[in-house]
Amino acid sequence: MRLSNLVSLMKERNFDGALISPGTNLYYLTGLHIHEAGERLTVLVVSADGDYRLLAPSLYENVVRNFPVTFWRDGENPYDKLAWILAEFHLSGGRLLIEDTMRADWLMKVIHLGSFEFHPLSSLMRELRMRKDKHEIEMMGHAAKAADRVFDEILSWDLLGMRERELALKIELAIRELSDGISFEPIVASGENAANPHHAPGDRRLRKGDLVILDYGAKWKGYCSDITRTIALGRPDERLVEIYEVVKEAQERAYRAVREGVLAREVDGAARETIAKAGYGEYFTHRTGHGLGLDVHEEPYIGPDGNVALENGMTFTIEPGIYVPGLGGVRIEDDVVVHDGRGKRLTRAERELIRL
Ligand SMILES: CSCC[C@H](N)C(=O)N1CCC[C@H]1C(=O)O
Repeated sequence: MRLSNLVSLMKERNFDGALISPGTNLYYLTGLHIHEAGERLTVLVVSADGDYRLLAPSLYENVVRNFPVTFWRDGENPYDKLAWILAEFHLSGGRLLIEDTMRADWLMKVIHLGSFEFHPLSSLMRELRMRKDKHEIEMMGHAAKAADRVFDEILSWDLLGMRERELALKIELAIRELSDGISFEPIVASGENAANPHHAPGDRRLRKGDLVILDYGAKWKGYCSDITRTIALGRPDERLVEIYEVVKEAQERAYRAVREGVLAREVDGAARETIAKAGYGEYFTHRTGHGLGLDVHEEPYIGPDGNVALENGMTFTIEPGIYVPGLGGVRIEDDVVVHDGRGKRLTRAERELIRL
């Protein structure tokens, strides 16, 4: 069904074929779990006539079943086999969609298999994947619940004196116990490190007076959650408490701005305006959110340039933040789905400032 939707869209937009290497698009279209093909050429060939065939290393002989496939063995030249499939599908030239993340060494060889005009596959896949169906939203709900439960667990741990990297590892283990795995490496940013939105957890020990940003996510059947909470240890600086309230208000206003038909940039604007009015505009250094699904970052992006009109079934994060160099930072993030014309939170962990 999903493959035939792609084929219909390809025909509508005058594309002749598509070459899809392993990743979330391949999984979305086929349900096949081929995550890490490494250096071995693996590619799904789709023609606008509706033909499709996977070319895969023989390592996958016991994995790929009931799907048209050509296997190649180590020692063979997989590009010869790819050329045969392209010839069989009458794809010697024309407009070809290419997986955006295809390895450059593969692409450099594919270029010589015909006289193609290449286009990014994402230009079509974004339209197919942006609106989630009921099943996908259910999976995302499970992933979000796992993230909420991990937050409750974190609150029961003795955090004082723990290193950021130890806490990140504990969070990862807790996620793995409750789900299919992590959707990205957890961020634990304490004290002044919290001024870096993508801080890599290090050796700093958590101490009294810290605000600590915890940003992590779980996966369920391929679908991601992504949550951020900022907690206080002891009595933080009053400026940080004020910043916390501003971010909480910005997150709530952006959430309330979510409506069917509203542009993504209007949701971003609601958060940005709240933060700017409080005098912290220059310290909100990133977009308000991003689409969430099989990828942790996907369309629709909720930023100042977000021109996607929101529709029921779209899922994304709302995660404004304020980051003051030398002082610290705050970020609060929830996963949201547009449901019955308005926003509905999938993550529901406590948003009031928790002081441990
Ligand atoms: C995939 S790592 C970052 C996860 C995080 N929740 C996130 O998406 N962001 C943190 C700062 C802004 C935002 C981003 O757009 O990267």
